Amino acid sequence: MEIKSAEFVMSNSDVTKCPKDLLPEYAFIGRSNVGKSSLINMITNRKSLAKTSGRPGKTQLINHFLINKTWHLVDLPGYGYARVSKSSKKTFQKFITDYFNQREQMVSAFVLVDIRHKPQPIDLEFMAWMGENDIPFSIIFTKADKLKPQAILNHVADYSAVMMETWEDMPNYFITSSSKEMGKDELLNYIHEVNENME
Ligand SMILES: Nc1nc2c(ncn2[C@@H]2O[C@H](COP(=O)(O)OP(=O)(O)OP(=O)(O)O)[C@@H](O)[C@H]2O)c(=O)[nH]1
Ligand SMILES: [Mg+2]
Repeated sequence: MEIKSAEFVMSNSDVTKCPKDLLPEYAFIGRSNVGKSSLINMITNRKSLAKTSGRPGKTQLINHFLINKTWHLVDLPGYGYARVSKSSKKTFQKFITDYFNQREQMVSAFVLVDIRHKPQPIDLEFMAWMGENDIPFSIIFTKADKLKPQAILNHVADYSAVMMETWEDMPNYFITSSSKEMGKDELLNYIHEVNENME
């Protein structure tokens, strides 16, 4: 799928104030600093559509981007970041879970995990929560440029083995690098297929 246009629509912390139209949307979620905003910029060919930072906690709101005038990408704040105060951390978590529970337009989520790390409890817990709530998601392994090809395969195999302890199947997954533009076509083709199947 070719990206012909990508525009920022709005930011907010309240799912009821998200765009009212019924365009299908795809949400990026994962720990702070995992590379959600960078991945959105990579797949849309825009350097700074979504704001990125080396410091965790950059994205703090639900951000909607309109793609090709026909679907939305949603950039979400990271979870599991301890530096924000306890009370604001809770607020993030509530509006994230409210977003996934209430947003009818959300057709598929992407849970991002850093390919270098072993499965982290917070990610496994978040995916379990998505499963319990029947929210469809794929896994996106990020920062694959940091590993050699064989190490990529090993890390994904290890991750799958841990997932299979609690899941019947390994969820659909993508291997990506925003700095190397890896995984872009696979991700865009997947979104394209889901969009087509909804019509
Ligand atoms: N090497 C490498 N670095 C990356 C990649 N993607 C993101 N980064 C870096 O990781 C850091 C965090 O990236 P962001 O895209 O802001 O991460 P985020 O998940 O949106 O973070 P929050 O908004 O804070 O939750 C930045 O320093 C990026 O340059 C990648 O594919 N490869
Ligand atoms: Mg971000």
